Amino acid sequence: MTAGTRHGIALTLDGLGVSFGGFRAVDEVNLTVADGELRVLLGANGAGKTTLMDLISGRTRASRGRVHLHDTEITNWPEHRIARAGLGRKFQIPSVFRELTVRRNLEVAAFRAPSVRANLGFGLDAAGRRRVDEVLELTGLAQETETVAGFLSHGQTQWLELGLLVVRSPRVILLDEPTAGMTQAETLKTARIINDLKGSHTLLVVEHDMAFVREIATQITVLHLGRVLAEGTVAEIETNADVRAAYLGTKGIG
Ligand SMILES: Nc1ncnc2c1ncn2[C@@H]1O[C@H](COP(=O)(O)OP(=O)(O)OP(=O)(O)O)[C@@H](O)[C@H]1O
Repeated sequence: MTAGTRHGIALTLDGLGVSFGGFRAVDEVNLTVADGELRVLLGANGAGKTTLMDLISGRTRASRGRVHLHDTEITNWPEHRIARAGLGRKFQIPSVFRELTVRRNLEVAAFRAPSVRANLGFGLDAAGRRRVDEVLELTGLAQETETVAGFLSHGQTQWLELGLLVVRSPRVILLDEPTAGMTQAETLKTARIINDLKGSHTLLVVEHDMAFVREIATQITVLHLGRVLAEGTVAEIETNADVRAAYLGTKGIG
């Protein structure tokens, strides 16, 4: 794909792959995610989902293929440079400052200059403060602005973590199992937050919980043995014979 044909596409993977000692963990993956789209990555254990996210975010170097963030090729850039180019990734392990309040956490994340300046007490500009308020609403943490992050519940901590990403307005957000360890109520609330992000943000979400996937997904890409096995809507994927066959012998899809 040339730059001219990439209009409206936020993330493009062309023949992306990596081998570990001859084993192709990710093999010739082609994927395009449109601006404002939410794409779910599904696959059994070992299918290559985490490795694919690692290749996109620069944690692992690709052996083959290319990654574009909009028109910029970011293949094998260092992780921090990819992050600066607008790729945000949320891991399962939170990185919030546990001793700071919810609002302060978001202010520090929103402050684009080195955090030292924020720590010295320089404030955010009006646009930055508005963005923090928006993210507090979006993540349902508006009642917790003065709560010290270390006192938040597991679900609230995960929503704050998501807020820390969103407040920086990344062009593409990667989420790795955002509902891991959550109660059913927390999972539903996470679905609402993610649905609110759709349209204004581009998201690629790895998730196993099919009930959650049904709540959020419009398009699903299924990985199997490092390759794209199928792509389609939730209904198409749930009735796809190849997907059913690939999940045989595992606990099954859904
Ligand atoms: N650094 C590495 N060295 C060797 N093999 C690796 C490495 N990283 C991943 N693999 C292998 O690549 C395959 C894909 O792993 P990956 O973690 O990406 O799968 P996954 O779909 O994320 O699975 P899960 O749902 O269990 O997290 C697995 O067989 C794994 O053992």
